[in-house]
Amino acid sequence: MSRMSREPLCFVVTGAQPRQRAAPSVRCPTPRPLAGTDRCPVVVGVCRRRSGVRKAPLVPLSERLVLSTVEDGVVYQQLREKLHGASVYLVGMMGSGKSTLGAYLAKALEYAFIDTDVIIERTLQKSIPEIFAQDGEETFRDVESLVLESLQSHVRTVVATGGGVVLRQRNWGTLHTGLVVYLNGTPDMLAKRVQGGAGRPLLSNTMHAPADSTIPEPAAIEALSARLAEILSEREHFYRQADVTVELFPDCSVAETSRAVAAKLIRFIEENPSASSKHRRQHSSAS
Ligand SMILES: Nc1ncnc2c1ncn2[C@@H]1O[C@H](COP(=O)(O)OP(=O)(O)O)[C@@H](O)[C@H]1O
Ligand SMILES: O=C(O)C1=C[C@@H](OP(=O)(O)O)[C@@H](O)[C@H](O)C1
Repeated sequence: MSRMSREPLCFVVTGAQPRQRAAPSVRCPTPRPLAGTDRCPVVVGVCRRRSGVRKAPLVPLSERLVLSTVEDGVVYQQLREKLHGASVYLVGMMGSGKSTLGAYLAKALEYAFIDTDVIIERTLQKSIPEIFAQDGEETFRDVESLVLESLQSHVRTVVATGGGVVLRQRNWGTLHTGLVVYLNGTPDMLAKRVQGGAGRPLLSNTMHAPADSTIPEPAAIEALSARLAEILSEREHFYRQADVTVELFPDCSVAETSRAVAAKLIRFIEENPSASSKHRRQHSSAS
């Protein structure tokens, strides 16, 4: 990402109060049309001039966040500075994009990326369906908790967790050593993304199209959606313990969703200044 070559410009997330600091002597780039679609999060860029703050045109908002390729690098740089090394934990249902988005976000932030499911598979030398079938879900959850605990000492890491990590209160001890982001998608959207449920044992009893060509795809998606809705209803109140929630839209790209996550995190840290320093307190009290 060639963010260092970007023209400097100040940037705040919609809804956050502009920070009162001396306006830097930067030249605001010519406003460009904001990218994105009606459904995708849009972020508002704010150019500061010596004379004050000038909002980039447009921006229907409320929960809509900024989006503009010009600001992209600046958003991630700003978030990186605000995080002070704190890790970011992604939680959400199967198919919400934790692994895909996590890898993208980590790269943009120049953070390490860890997928707990991958560590579990490497540790036990088995695939997740094999672990569920041979050892049972409880064993999987035990190993998941241990893997998660081992990440407490990590800094500057984006962690993609498994969808069920929120179920054990003990796991929240680790999750809250960093910033927790809930990726919230509808069961219908998730159903289209989980590739028939393959590799996800909790969906394996649900009929799925790729394995059974006699089942029309809409019926398969409907069945998966119903199962995902059932699981979500048991978990939603746990997911809501996250620091921020990012709504997912089917027609938003990974890059757009990642930007929305970054923008929400910036706003959260601005509103909760101690949020990103909690991991430093933990580390200093441990040493
Ligand atoms: N923002 C997105 N836009 C489009 N497809 C996505 C997006 N995020 C994830 N996907 C797709 O959805 C599927 C599930 O994503 P994944 O990262 O495996 O979810 P999780 O790790 O939460 O189970 C993948 O095929 C991925 O390419
Ligand atoms: O929701 C769950 O309980 C699970 C989600 C999976 O991870 P993804 O959320 O990455 O699919 C995996 O950890 C396991 O199949 C259990």
